[in-house]
Amino acid sequence: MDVSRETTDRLTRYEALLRKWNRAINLVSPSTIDQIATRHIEDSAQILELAPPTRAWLDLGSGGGLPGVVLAILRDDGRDLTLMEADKRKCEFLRTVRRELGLHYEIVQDRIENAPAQAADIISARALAPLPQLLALASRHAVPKTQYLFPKGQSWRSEIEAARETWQFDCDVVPSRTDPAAAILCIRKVSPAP
Ligand SMILES: C[S@@+](CC[C@H](N)C(=O)[O-])C[C@H]1O[C@@H](n2cnc3c(N)ncnc32)[C@H](O)[C@@H]1O
Repeated sequence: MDVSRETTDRLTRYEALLRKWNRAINLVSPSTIDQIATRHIEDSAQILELAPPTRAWLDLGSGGGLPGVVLAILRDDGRDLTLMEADKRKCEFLRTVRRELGLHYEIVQDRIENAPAQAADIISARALAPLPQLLALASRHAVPKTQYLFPKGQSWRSEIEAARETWQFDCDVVPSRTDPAAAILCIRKVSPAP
């Protein structure tokens, strides 16, 4: 990644915090802990360039901050970024990272189904739910112009197919740079299927 020294430093410190806290809380799968930089941080970073230059960004099911914290580090100011996560200990981690790295983001510690509607311009979610359920969860925080950015694994084709049974939407599929079988789904104009 071509980024400033300060950004590189923050990414390194974030990686160190992830490793430290992962001993106590399951933030990333232990089998991938040795590939945090590529498997998690680069994978999260690549969605930033797909985002339109709008302000209110909501990351659902942020867990250990993927992609939410990576976005906060890479965006100029990280403001108007909200991380929604139900798990209390993961939210404690997200608060610790925010404080220690001097980042700016809101944390909503609540279930997506219960949290106040966010009316977000962009909604991202990584490894949260299959696409049909994901659209159902996300839609209550959306407005008509919302752009959804969902990094997906190798099941992305069947997930789109399944989602079309209950939803209609426009979808651009962008190949992942970190995994040849994976893709980022850029979705717009979501409404229930007729
Ligand atoms: C598999 S983890 C993925 C975390 C992170 N996005 C990543 O890529 O590493 C899914 C996260 O979503 C959270 N989550 C699942 N269902 C949720 C819900 N209904 N509301 C809020 N958070 C939820 C879980 O607590 C967990 O941290």
